[in-house]
Amino acid sequence: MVAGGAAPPRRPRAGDPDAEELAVHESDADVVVLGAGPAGEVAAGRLGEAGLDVVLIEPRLVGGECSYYGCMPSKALVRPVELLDEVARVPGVRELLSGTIDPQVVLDRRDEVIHELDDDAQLPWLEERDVRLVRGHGRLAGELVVEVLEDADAERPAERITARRAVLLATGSRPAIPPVPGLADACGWTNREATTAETVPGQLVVVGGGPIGAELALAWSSLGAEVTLLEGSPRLLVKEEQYAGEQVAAGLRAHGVDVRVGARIASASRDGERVAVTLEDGEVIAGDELLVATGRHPNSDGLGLDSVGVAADEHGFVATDDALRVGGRDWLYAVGDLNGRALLTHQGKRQARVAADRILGYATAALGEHEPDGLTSPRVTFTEPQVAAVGHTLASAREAGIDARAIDVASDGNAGASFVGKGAGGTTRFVIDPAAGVLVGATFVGAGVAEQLHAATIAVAGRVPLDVLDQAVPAFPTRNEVWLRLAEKRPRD
Ligand SMILES: Cc1cc2nc3c(=O)[nH]c(=O)nc-3n(C[C@H](O)[C@H](O)[C@H](O)COP(=O)(O)OP(=O)(O)OC[C@H]3O[C@@H](n4cnc5c(N)ncnc54)[C@H](O)[C@@H]3O)c2cc1C
Ligand SMILES: NC(=O)c1ccc[n+]([C@@H]2O[C@H](COP(=O)([O-])OP(=O)(O)OC[C@H]3O[C@@H](n4cnc5c(N)ncnc54)[C@H](O)[C@@H]3O)[C@@H](O)[C@H]2O)c1
Repeated sequence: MVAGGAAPPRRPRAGDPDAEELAVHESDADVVVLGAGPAGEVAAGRLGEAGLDVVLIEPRLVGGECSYYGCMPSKALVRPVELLDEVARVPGVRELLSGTIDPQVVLDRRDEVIHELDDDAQLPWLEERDVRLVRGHGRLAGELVVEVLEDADAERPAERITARRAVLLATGSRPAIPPVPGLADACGWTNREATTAETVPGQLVVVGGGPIGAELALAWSSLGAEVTLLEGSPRLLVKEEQYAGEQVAAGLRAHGVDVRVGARIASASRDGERVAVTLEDGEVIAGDELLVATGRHPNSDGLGLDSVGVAADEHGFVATDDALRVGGRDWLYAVGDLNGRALLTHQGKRQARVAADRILGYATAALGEHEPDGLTSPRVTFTEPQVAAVGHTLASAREAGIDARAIDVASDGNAGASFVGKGAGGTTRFVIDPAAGVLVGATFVGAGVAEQLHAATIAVAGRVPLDVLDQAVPAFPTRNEVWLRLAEKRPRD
């Protein structure tokens, strides 16, 4: 790695009253980035590629939550069951199926995907961009000053870095455990353990029916665990269209998961090898392991925000403007999960590109006025069926004051879809703003619909007039023919 601008440490001399202070290694850089998850890595890489002298601080693994405990292992775990389902729907190959998924082979493949929790493979990418990696916990210590500590609890910093241009915060998030009596102690698995476990529990209790809970319930059930999924709200995936959560619940049940919605938990306990969750109605659900997947908490504590006069919001997120600046300061940026706009890798990376461009001097770089962001970001839940959505749901469009209309079609009701397997099911909803003549949202529920999302993202982000969308004819016989129903059913002047 290239040291890029680091000054040699000043050595304390005998009898020097400030000896301890002088032992701190002083250095400087153009930009200091805190956190080497996907957002921080992308920002550091872009800035380094542009010739800036960049320091990237990371206490754990370069690649962050996504590479080792999030997106990548969870997708490695659900891909076999997704493929198995598709093969089972297609005559001619389904006859080849015998036996069940081999959990050890799936777990071995997962280990390959997460590089056995070793980030060596990520380092050349940084080295090629002359980014200096410093292992440790970073915190602000005044304007443009960052201290690096061996760990968050260390008494004094090992290094103090002065940034000439900017500091970019990308410290991500960690699991949030709700204050339910006994839950924190009983919880053996958060996403960290649920994505890296080496054995399949006999009975797994999952609390939380958002994307993490739903995906991992499917994954572990497909590997042989008897899974109970407890969601406090009346449906799974509460941020999506109502029907999406219902269709995912039906899909999970078909895969053997005991899905309970409206299941509010009162307490939890662990007794040796067994866990128990008591619901508010008194029912006790017991298991061999307990996964808590009830949302995320931003890593904003211990970041030294007060040293520069800014504060996190009441949930701990570090708010930004559309240029990703914190508190209107031109030198301080927050990207990725930390700012709470959208807890999604691709959105964090987009923010990182915008913030990097700002730092590089592109004065107009900012998220776009109509850019899908926050709850309208493009998003996919990788269950069976999958839920791929962008922009508004019908409800959120109406809440936003749009006199929106929904056009619902069967996701498997076209020739292209029939080859993926008859009876794959699922509903696609297009949400249109008839007054503006544009698509403001789309939700695809069905087998393998993830790859269909980007066309909708382009239509929504580009506010492509519906008249023009009519001219974008999907090829026959592909599953994108679902777009023809929008052309056929939408109102015309
Ligand atoms: C099980 C699971 C599945 C997911 N699946 C998907 C998916 O399919 N698609 C998707 O888009 N998103 C998915 N996500 C969300 C995605 O993982 C996050 O949105 C993404 O990792 C956020 O990136 P980030 O760089 O902001 O933060 P993180 O990935 O959290 O990285 C932040 C980094 O900062 C470091 N750090 C923390 N404090 C400090 C400090 N003080 N100084 C220096 N460094 C620090 C951390 O060690 C960490 O490495 C999933 C998440 C989970 C948990
Ligand atoms: N495929 C993907 O893109 C993907 C996958 C996983 C995670 N993520 C990201 O990570 C974020 C966090 O995911 P998540 O699933 O942890 O959070 P979430 O906030 O989306 O869902 C958490 C769920 O837990 C429920 N819950 C909370 N407290 C409860 C309690 N005491 N009892 C029962 N249920 C309770 C909530 O009602 C909610 O439905 C997501 O919002 C998403 O942005 C994305």
